[in-house]
Amino acid sequence: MAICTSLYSTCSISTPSKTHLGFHQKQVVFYSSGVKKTSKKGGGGGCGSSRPYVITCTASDSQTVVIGLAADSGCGKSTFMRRLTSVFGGAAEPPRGGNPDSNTLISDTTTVICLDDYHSLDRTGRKEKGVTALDPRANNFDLMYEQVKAIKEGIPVEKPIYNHVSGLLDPPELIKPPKILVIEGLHPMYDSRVRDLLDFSIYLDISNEVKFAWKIQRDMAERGHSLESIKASIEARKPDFDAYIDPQKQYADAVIEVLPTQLIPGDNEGKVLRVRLIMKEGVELFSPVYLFDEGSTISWIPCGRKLTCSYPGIKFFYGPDAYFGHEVSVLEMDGQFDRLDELIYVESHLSNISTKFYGEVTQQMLKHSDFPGSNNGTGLFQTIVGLKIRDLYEQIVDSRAKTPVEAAKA
Ligand SMILES: Nc1ncnc2c1ncn2[C@@H]1O[C@H](COP(=O)(O)OP(=O)(O)OP(=O)(O)O)[C@@H](O)[C@H]1O
Ligand SMILES: O=C(CO)[C@H](O)[C@H](O)COP(=O)(O)O
Repeated sequence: MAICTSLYSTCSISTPSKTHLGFHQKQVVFYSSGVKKTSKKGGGGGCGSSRPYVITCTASDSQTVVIGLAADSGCGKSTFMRRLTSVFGGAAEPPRGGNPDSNTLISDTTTVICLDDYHSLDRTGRKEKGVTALDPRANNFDLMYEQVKAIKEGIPVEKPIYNHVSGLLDPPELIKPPKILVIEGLHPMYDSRVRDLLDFSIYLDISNEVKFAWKIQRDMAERGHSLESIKASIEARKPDFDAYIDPQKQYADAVIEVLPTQLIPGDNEGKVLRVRLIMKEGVELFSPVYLFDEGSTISWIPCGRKLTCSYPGIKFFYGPDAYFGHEVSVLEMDGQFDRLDELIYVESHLSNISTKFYGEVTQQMLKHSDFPGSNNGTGLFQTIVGLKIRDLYEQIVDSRAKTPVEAAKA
Protein backbone atom coordinates (compact mmCIF):
# COMPACT_ATOMS: atom_id res chain seq x y z
CA MET A 1 0.00 0.00 0.00
CA ALA A 2 1.57 3.32 -1.07
CA ILE A 3 1.30 5.86 1.73
CA CYS A 4 3.49 8.86 0.99
CA THR A 5 5.32 10.93 -1.59
CA SER A 6 8.61 12.68 -0.87
CA LEU A 7 12.34 12.05 -1.27
CA TYR A 8 11.38 8.46 -0.38
CA SER A 9 8.49 8.58 -2.79
CA THR A 10 7.00 5.14 -2.52
CA CYS A 11 6.30 3.89 0.99
CA SER A 12 4.62 0.71 2.20
CA ILE A 13 3.51 -0.64 5.58
CA SER A 14 4.35 -4.19 6.71
CA THR A 15 5.27 -6.20 9.79
CA PRO A 16 9.01 -6.40 10.58
CA SER A 17 10.99 -9.08 8.70
CA LYS A 18 14.61 -9.65 7.69
CA THR A 19 14.44 -7.86 4.35
CA HIS A 20 17.40 -6.57 2.40
CA LEU A 21 17.08 -2.84 1.72
CA GLY A 22 18.16 -1.34 -1.60
CA PHE A 23 20.56 1.62 -1.89
CA HIS A 24 17.78 4.23 -1.91
CA GLN A 25 15.59 2.62 0.74
CA LYS A 26 14.92 3.54 4.34
CA GLN A 27 12.88 1.70 6.93
CA VAL A 28 11.20 3.05 10.06
CA VAL A 29 9.71 0.90 12.80
CA PHE A 30 6.77 2.37 14.71
CA TYR A 31 5.22 1.25 17.97
CA SER A 32 2.10 2.63 19.60
CA SER A 33 4.49 4.74 21.69
CA GLY A 34 6.27 6.32 18.67
CA VAL A 35 9.30 5.84 16.38
CA LYS A 36 11.73 3.20 17.70
CA LYS A 37 14.25 2.64 14.99
CA THR A 38 15.34 4.06 11.63
CA SER A 39 17.48 1.87 9.42
CA LYS A 40 19.06 2.10 6.01
CA LYS A 41 19.98 -1.58 6.02
CA GLY A 42 16.66 -3.31 6.63
CA GLY A 43 15.67 -5.42 9.64
CA GLY A 44 13.26 -4.00 12.18
CA GLY A 45 11.84 -5.53 15.33
CA GLY A 46 12.91 -4.15 18.68
CA CYS A 47 11.69 -5.11 22.13
CA GLY A 48 8.70 -2.84 22.67
CA SER A 49 5.69 -4.40 24.29
CA SER A 50 3.27 -3.09 21.59
CA ARG A 51 2.99 -4.68 18.10
CA PRO A 52 5.52 -3.03 15.77
CA TYR A 53 4.92 -2.10 12.14
CA VAL A 54 7.44 -1.09 9.53
CA ILE A 55 7.28 1.65 6.92
CA THR A 56 9.71 1.13 4.03
CA CYS A 57 10.28 4.02 1.63
CA THR A 58 12.15 4.12 -1.68
CA ALA A 59 14.01 7.27 -2.70
CA SER A 60 12.84 9.45 -5.57
CA ASP A 61 13.99 12.81 -6.90
CA SER A 62 11.63 15.00 -4.84
CA GLN A 63 12.08 16.10 -1.26
CA THR A 64 9.89 17.91 1.24
CA VAL A 65 10.36 21.69 1.17
CA VAL A 66 10.22 23.12 4.70
CA ILE A 67 8.82 26.56 5.50
CA GLY A 68 8.94 28.18 8.96
CA LEU A 69 6.34 30.69 10.15
CA ALA A 70 6.98 32.34 13.51
CA ALA A 71 4.69 34.59 15.51
CA ASP A 72 3.17 35.01 18.92
CA SER A 73 -0.21 33.50 19.63
CA GLY A 74 -3.15 35.37 18.09
CA CYS A 75 -1.02 37.16 15.52
CA GLY A 76 -2.56 35.79 12.33
CA LYS A 77 -0.64 32.54 11.68
CA SER A 78 -3.79 30.53 10.96
CA THR A 79 -5.11 33.22 8.64
CA PHE A 80 -1.80 33.30 6.79
CA MET A 81 -1.82 29.50 6.50
CA ARG A 82 -5.30 29.56 4.97
CA ARG A 83 -4.11 32.07 2.38
CA LEU A 84 -0.98 30.01 1.63
CA THR A 85 -2.90 26.75 1.23
CA SER A 86 -5.35 28.48 -1.10
CA VAL A 87 -2.51 29.61 -3.38
CA PHE A 88 -1.71 25.92 -3.95
CA GLY A 89 -5.42 25.14 -4.49
CA GLY A 90 -7.53 22.91 -2.29
CA ALA A 91 -8.52 23.28 1.32
CA ALA A 92 -6.52 22.22 4.36
CA GLU A 93 -8.19 19.84 6.79
CA PRO A 94 -7.26 18.07 10.03
CA PRO A 95 -6.00 14.48 9.58
CA ARG A 96 -8.97 12.24 8.70
CA GLY A 97 -10.15 9.93 11.46
CA GLY A 98 -7.53 11.30 13.85
CA ASN A 99 -7.64 13.19 17.12
CA PRO A 100 -10.38 15.85 16.79
CA ASP A 101 -8.13 18.24 18.73
CA SER A 102 -5.18 17.75 16.35
CA ASN A 103 -3.45 21.03 15.44
CA THR A 104 -2.32 19.69 12.04
CA LEU A 105 -3.80 20.80 8.72
CA ILE A 106 -3.31 18.76 5.57
CA SER A 107 -4.01 19.65 1.94
CA ASP A 108 -2.89 18.04 -1.34
CA THR A 109 0.40 19.95 -1.34
CA THR A 110 0.96 21.19 2.18
CA THR A 111 1.00 19.86 5.71
CA VAL A 112 0.99 22.51 8.40
CA ILE A 113 2.16 21.39 11.82
CA CYS A 114 1.86 23.56 14.90
CA LEU A 115 4.98 23.65 17.03
CA ASP A 116 2.85 23.79 20.19
CA ASP A 117 2.86 20.01 19.71
CA TYR A 118 6.48 20.01 20.89
CA HIS A 119 5.60 21.44 24.31
CA SER A 120 7.42 19.13 26.72
CA LEU A 121 5.41 20.40 29.68
CA ASP A 122 1.64 20.36 29.70
CA ARG A 123 -0.45 23.16 31.20
CA THR A 124 -0.18 21.79 34.75
CA GLY A 125 3.55 21.08 34.34
CA ARG A 126 4.19 24.65 33.25
CA LYS A 127 2.19 26.00 36.17
CA GLU A 128 4.08 23.81 38.64
CA LYS A 129 7.47 24.85 37.25
CA GLY A 130 6.42 28.49 36.86
CA VAL A 131 7.34 28.69 33.15
CA THR A 132 5.33 29.91 30.16
CA ALA A 133 4.90 27.99 26.89
CA LEU A 134 7.27 30.52 25.30
CA ASP A 135 10.14 29.40 27.52
CA PRO A 136 12.46 26.97 25.70
CA ARG A 137 12.46 24.81 28.86
CA ALA A 138 8.80 24.02 28.15
CA ASN A 139 9.60 22.72 24.64
CA ASN A 140 11.40 19.68 23.24
CA PHE A 141 13.75 21.04 20.56
CA ASP A 142 15.64 17.75 20.18
CA LEU A 143 12.46 15.98 19.10
CA MET A 144 11.39 18.94 16.94
CA TYR A 145 14.72 18.80 15.11
CA GLU A 146 14.73 15.01 14.70
CA GLN A 147 11.17 14.93 13.37
CA VAL A 148 11.42 17.90 10.97
CA LYS A 149 14.68 16.44 9.65
CA ALA A 150 13.07 13.03 9.21
CA ILE A 151 10.09 14.48 7.33
CA LYS A 152 12.43 16.53 5.14
CA GLU A 153 14.24 13.28 4.30
CA GLY A 154 10.97 11.60 3.43
CA ILE A 155 10.47 9.60 6.61
CA PRO A 156 7.09 9.57 8.36
CA VAL A 157 7.07 10.43 12.06
CA GLU A 158 4.82 9.95 15.06
CA LYS A 159 4.45 13.55 16.21
CA PRO A 160 3.10 14.38 19.66
CA ILE A 161 -0.10 16.45 19.99
CA TYR A 162 -0.56 19.26 22.49
CA ASN A 163 -4.26 19.45 23.21
CA HIS A 164 -5.29 23.08 23.62
CA VAL A 165 -8.70 22.05 24.92
CA SER A 166 -7.48 19.86 27.81
CA GLY A 167 -3.99 21.36 28.21
CA LEU A 168 -2.55 17.81 28.07
CA LEU A 169 -0.14 15.97 25.75
CA ASP A 170 -2.21 13.48 23.73
CA PRO A 171 -0.99 10.28 22.02
CA PRO A 172 1.02 11.03 18.86
CA GLU A 173 -0.29 11.21 15.27
CA LEU A 174 1.40 9.90 12.12
CA ILE A 175 2.74 12.66 9.84
CA LYS A 176 3.66 11.55 6.32
CA PRO A 177 6.13 13.67 4.34
CA PRO A 178 4.22 16.18 2.18
CA LYS A 179 5.49 18.23 -0.76
CA ILE A 180 5.62 21.28 1.50
CA LEU A 181 5.85 21.13 5.28
CA VAL A 182 5.02 24.33 7.14
CA ILE A 183 6.11 24.49 10.75
CA GLU A 184 4.23 27.31 12.42
CA GLY A 185 4.31 28.53 15.97
CA LEU A 186 6.35 30.22 18.62
CA HIS A 187 9.83 28.80 17.87
CA PRO A 188 10.50 27.67 14.27
CA MET A 189 13.75 29.69 14.12
CA TYR A 190 14.86 29.43 17.77
CA ASP A 191 16.99 26.27 17.55
CA SER A 192 19.79 26.60 15.00
CA ARG A 193 19.44 22.94 13.96
CA VAL A 194 15.75 23.42 13.09
CA ARG A 195 16.50 26.80 11.49
CA ASP A 196 19.05 25.21 9.17
CA LEU A 197 16.37 22.83 7.87
CA LEU A 198 14.17 25.70 6.65
CA ASP A 199 14.04 26.47 2.94
CA PHE A 200 12.26 29.76 3.67
CA SER A 201 11.23 31.54 6.85
CA ILE A 202 8.69 34.20 7.73
CA TYR A 203 8.14 36.20 10.91
CA LEU A 204 4.84 37.98 11.64
CA ASP A 205 5.85 41.00 13.69
CA ILE A 206 2.72 42.48 15.22
CA SER A 207 3.36 45.62 17.27
CA ASN A 208 2.12 45.62 20.87
CA GLU A 209 -0.63 48.15 20.15
CA VAL A 210 -2.05 46.11 17.28
CA LYS A 211 -1.63 42.79 19.11
CA PHE A 212 -3.62 44.25 21.98
CA ALA A 213 -6.39 45.47 19.65
CA TRP A 214 -6.63 42.04 17.95
CA LYS A 215 -6.62 40.20 21.27
CA ILE A 216 -9.43 42.39 22.56
CA GLN A 217 -11.41 41.76 19.40
CA ARG A 218 -10.97 37.98 19.58
CA ASP A 219 -10.70 37.14 23.26
CA MET A 220 -13.18 39.71 24.55
CA ALA A 221 -15.76 39.74 21.77
CA GLU A 222 -15.52 36.08 20.72
CA ARG A 223 -14.32 34.26 23.85
CA GLY A 224 -15.84 36.34 26.65
CA HIS A 225 -12.54 37.23 28.40
CA SER A 226 -12.36 40.44 30.45
CA LEU A 227 -10.23 43.42 29.45
CA GLU A 228 -8.17 42.98 32.65
CA SER A 229 -7.45 39.30 31.96
CA ILE A 230 -6.35 40.08 28.38
CA LYS A 231 -4.01 42.82 29.64
CA ALA A 232 -2.66 40.50 32.36
CA SER A 233 -2.05 37.66 29.87
CA ILE A 234 -0.15 39.94 27.46
CA GLU A 235 1.93 41.39 30.33
CA ALA A 236 2.72 37.93 31.73
CA ARG A 237 3.98 36.68 28.36
CA LYS A 238 5.96 39.80 27.46
CA PRO A 239 9.33 39.04 29.14
CA ASP A 240 9.52 35.60 27.52
CA PHE A 241 8.20 36.95 24.23
CA ASP A 242 10.98 39.57 24.22
CA ALA A 243 13.62 37.00 25.23
CA TYR A 244 12.75 34.01 23.04
CA ILE A 245 10.22 34.83 20.30
CA ASP A 246 10.94 38.34 19.03
CA PRO A 247 14.71 37.76 18.40
CA GLN A 248 13.84 35.15 15.76
CA LYS A 249 12.86 37.90 13.33
CA GLN A 250 16.55 38.56 12.62
CA TYR A 251 16.74 35.13 10.93
CA ALA A 252 13.58 35.46 8.81
CA ASP A 253 13.81 35.71 5.02
CA ALA A 254 10.63 37.82 5.06
CA VAL A 255 9.05 39.77 7.91
CA ILE A 256 5.53 41.19 7.84
CA GLU A 257 5.55 44.06 10.32
CA VAL A 258 2.17 45.40 11.43
CA LEU A 259 2.09 48.86 13.01
CA PRO A 260 -0.50 51.53 13.83
CA THR A 261 -1.27 53.87 10.94
CA GLN A 262 0.69 57.08 10.47
CA LEU A 263 -2.17 58.54 8.43
CA ILE A 264 -4.28 59.37 11.52
CA PRO A 265 -2.19 61.24 14.10
CA GLY A 266 -2.33 59.61 17.55
CA ASP A 267 -4.50 56.70 16.37
CA ASN A 268 -4.56 53.75 18.78
CA GLU A 269 -7.67 51.95 17.62
CA GLY A 270 -5.67 49.46 15.56
CA LYS A 271 -8.24 49.43 12.75
CA VAL A 272 -6.20 51.24 10.11
CA LEU A 273 -2.79 49.63 9.78
CA ARG A 274 0.64 50.40 8.39
CA VAL A 275 2.10 47.14 7.13
CA ARG A 276 5.70 46.61 6.02
CA LEU A 277 6.95 43.64 4.02
CA ILE A 278 10.67 43.35 4.77
CA MET A 279 12.42 41.07 2.28
CA LYS A 280 16.02 39.91 2.69
CA GLU A 281 18.27 40.37 -0.33
CA GLY A 282 20.45 37.49 -1.50
CA VAL A 283 18.17 34.65 -0.40
CA GLU A 284 18.50 31.71 -2.77
CA LEU A 285 15.53 31.32 -5.14
CA PHE A 286 13.77 34.39 -3.69
CA SER A 287 13.70 37.74 -5.46
CA PRO A 288 12.05 40.56 -3.51
CA VAL A 289 8.91 42.24 -4.82
CA TYR A 290 9.28 45.83 -5.99
CA LEU A 291 7.16 48.85 -6.82
CA PHE A 292 7.75 50.62 -10.16
CA ASP A 293 11.55 50.45 -10.24
CA GLU A 294 13.80 47.89 -8.50
CA GLY A 295 16.19 49.45 -5.98
CA SER A 296 14.71 52.96 -6.13
CA THR A 297 13.03 54.72 -3.22
CA ILE A 298 9.40 55.48 -4.00
CA SER A 299 6.45 57.03 -2.19
CA TRP A 300 3.13 56.50 -3.91
CA ILE A 301 -0.40 57.64 -3.14
CA PRO A 302 -2.52 55.60 -5.56
CA CYS A 303 -5.83 57.27 -4.61
CA GLY A 304 -7.58 59.13 -7.42
CA ARG A 305 -9.24 58.08 -10.62
CA LYS A 306 -8.33 54.41 -10.48
CA LEU A 307 -8.46 53.69 -6.76
CA THR A 308 -11.28 54.80 -4.50
CA CYS A 309 -9.98 55.91 -1.11
CA SER A 310 -12.01 57.24 1.77
CA TYR A 311 -10.39 58.85 4.84
CA PRO A 312 -7.53 58.46 5.73
CA GLY A 313 -6.45 57.28 2.27
CA ILE A 314 -3.70 54.88 1.20
CA LYS A 315 0.03 55.41 0.99
CA PHE A 316 2.65 53.03 -0.42
CA PHE A 317 6.38 53.14 0.09
CA TYR A 318 9.15 51.05 -1.44
CA GLY A 319 12.89 51.21 -0.94
CA PRO A 320 16.12 49.60 0.25
CA ASP A 321 16.95 49.41 3.95
CA ALA A 322 19.03 47.51 6.51
CA TYR A 323 17.52 45.02 8.97
CA PHE A 324 19.68 43.43 11.69
CA GLY A 325 22.70 44.12 9.51
CA HIS A 326 21.15 42.55 6.41
CA GLU A 327 20.41 44.33 3.17
CA VAL A 328 16.63 44.29 2.64
CA SER A 329 13.93 45.71 0.37
CA VAL A 330 10.87 47.10 2.09
CA LEU A 331 7.39 47.44 0.60
CA GLU A 332 4.97 49.33 2.80
CA MET A 333 1.25 50.00 2.68
CA ASP A 334 -0.56 52.33 5.10
CA GLY A 335 -4.34 52.55 4.99
CA GLN A 336 -7.09 50.32 3.67
CA PHE A 337 -8.89 49.49 0.43
CA ASP A 338 -12.48 50.60 -0.06
CA ARG A 339 -13.04 48.37 -3.10
CA LEU A 340 -11.04 45.17 -3.33
CA ASP A 341 -11.68 44.74 -7.07
CA GLU A 342 -9.69 47.94 -7.63
CA LEU A 343 -6.62 46.28 -6.10
CA ILE A 344 -5.75 45.24 -9.65
CA TYR A 345 -4.56 48.83 -10.19
CA VAL A 346 -2.01 48.45 -7.37
CA GLU A 347 -1.10 44.90 -8.45
CA SER A 348 -0.30 46.10 -11.96
CA HIS A 349 2.40 48.39 -10.54
CA LEU A 350 4.10 45.66 -8.51
CA SER A 351 6.79 43.44 -10.04
CA ASN A 352 8.37 40.10 -9.06
CA ILE A 353 5.11 39.01 -7.41
CA SER A 354 5.40 35.50 -8.92
CA THR A 355 1.84 35.37 -10.25
CA LYS A 356 0.91 32.83 -12.92
CA PHE A 357 -1.54 35.22 -14.63
CA TYR A 358 -2.39 38.93 -14.61
CA GLY A 359 -4.55 39.76 -11.59
CA GLU A 360 -3.83 36.61 -9.53
CA VAL A 361 -3.15 38.61 -6.34
CA THR A 362 -6.45 40.48 -6.72
CA GLN A 363 -8.27 37.22 -7.45
CA GLN A 364 -6.86 35.59 -4.28
CA MET A 365 -7.75 38.62 -2.17
CA LEU A 366 -11.31 38.71 -3.55
CA LYS A 367 -11.69 34.98 -2.99
CA HIS A 368 -10.91 35.42 0.71
CA SER A 369 -12.39 38.85 1.29
CA ASP A 370 -13.93 37.51 4.53
CA PHE A 371 -10.52 36.68 6.07
CA PRO A 372 -9.16 39.18 8.62
CA GLY A 373 -6.94 41.81 7.00
CA SER A 374 -8.30 41.44 3.46
CA ASN A 375 -8.76 45.19 3.06
CA ASN A 376 -5.22 46.12 4.10
CA GLY A 377 -1.52 45.33 3.77
CA THR A 378 -1.67 42.27 6.05
CA GLY A 379 -3.84 40.33 3.59
CA LEU A 380 -2.04 41.76 0.54
CA PHE A 381 1.45 40.88 1.79
CA GLN A 382 0.43 37.47 3.14
CA THR A 383 -0.99 36.66 -0.31
CA ILE A 384 2.18 37.86 -2.04
CA VAL A 385 4.41 35.83 0.32
CA GLY A 386 2.19 32.81 -0.42
CA LEU A 387 2.87 33.29 -4.15
CA LYS A 388 6.61 33.68 -3.51
CA ILE A 389 6.59 30.39 -1.55
CA ARG A 390 4.84 28.64 -4.45
CA ASP A 391 7.49 30.04 -6.78
CA LEU A 392 10.32 28.92 -4.48
CA TYR A 393 8.81 25.43 -4.25
CA GLU A 394 8.49 25.18 -8.04
CA GLN A 395 12.08 26.33 -8.52
CA ILE A 396 13.34 23.71 -6.04
CA VAL A 397 11.34 20.97 -7.77
CA ASP A 398 12.63 22.13 -11.19
CA SER A 399 16.25 22.18 -10.06
CA ARG A 400 15.94 18.67 -8.60
CA ALA A 401 14.29 17.38 -11.77
CA LYS A 402 17.38 18.53 -13.68
CA THR A 403 19.71 16.49 -11.42
CA PRO A 404 17.66 13.46 -10.34
CA VAL A 405 20.58 11.18 -9.54
CA GLU A 406 22.29 13.69 -7.24
CA ALA A 407 18.98 14.53 -5.55
CA ALA A 408 18.23 10.88 -4.80
CA LYS A 409 21.71 10.34 -3.36
CA ALA A 410 21.52 13.40 -1.08
N1 LIG B 1 -4.78 40.79 9.46
C1 LIG B 1 -5.61 40.89 10.49
N2 LIG B 1 -6.36 41.97 10.65
C2 LIG B 1 -7.19 42.08 11.71
N3 LIG B 1 -7.32 41.14 12.66
C3 LIG B 1 -6.58 40.04 12.52
C4 LIG B 1 -5.69 39.85 11.44
N4 LIG B 1 -5.10 38.65 11.57
C5 LIG B 1 -5.59 38.12 12.69
N5 LIG B 1 -6.46 38.95 13.27
C6 LIG B 1 -7.19 38.76 14.53
O1 LIG B 1 -6.42 37.89 15.34
C7 LIG B 1 -7.16 36.71 15.62
C8 LIG B 1 -6.19 35.54 15.57
O2 LIG B 1 -5.85 35.25 14.23
P1 LIG B 1 -5.29 33.82 13.86
O3 LIG B 1 -6.21 32.77 14.40
O4 LIG B 1 -5.01 33.81 12.41
O5 LIG B 1 -3.93 33.86 14.70
P2 LIG B 1 -3.01 32.71 15.25
O6 LIG B 1 -1.64 33.29 15.32
O7 LIG B 1 -3.16 31.48 14.45
O8 LIG B 1 -3.60 32.49 16.69
P3 LIG B 1 -3.36 31.28 17.72
O9 LIG B 1 -1.91 30.99 17.76
O10 LIG B 1 -3.85 31.86 19.03
O11 LIG B 1 -4.20 30.15 17.23
C9 LIG B 1 -8.30 36.66 14.59
O12 LIG B 1 -9.45 36.07 15.09
C10 LIG B 1 -8.53 38.12 14.32
O13 LIG B 1 -9.40 38.62 15.32
O1 LIG C 1 1.44 30.54 23.17
C1 LIG C 1 0.77 29.61 22.82
C2 LIG C 1 0.92 29.14 21.43
O2 LIG C 1 -0.30 28.93 20.79
C3 LIG C 1 -0.11 28.93 23.80
O3 LIG C 1 -0.39 29.80 24.85
C4 LIG C 1 0.58 27.68 24.31
O4 LIG C 1 0.67 26.73 23.27
C5 LIG C 1 -0.16 27.07 25.50
O5 LIG C 1 -1.44 26.75 25.13
P1 LIG C 1 -2.64 26.80 26.17
O6 LIG C 1 -2.77 28.23 26.57
O7 LIG C 1 -3.82 26.26 25.38
O8 LIG C 1 -2.26 25.90 27.29
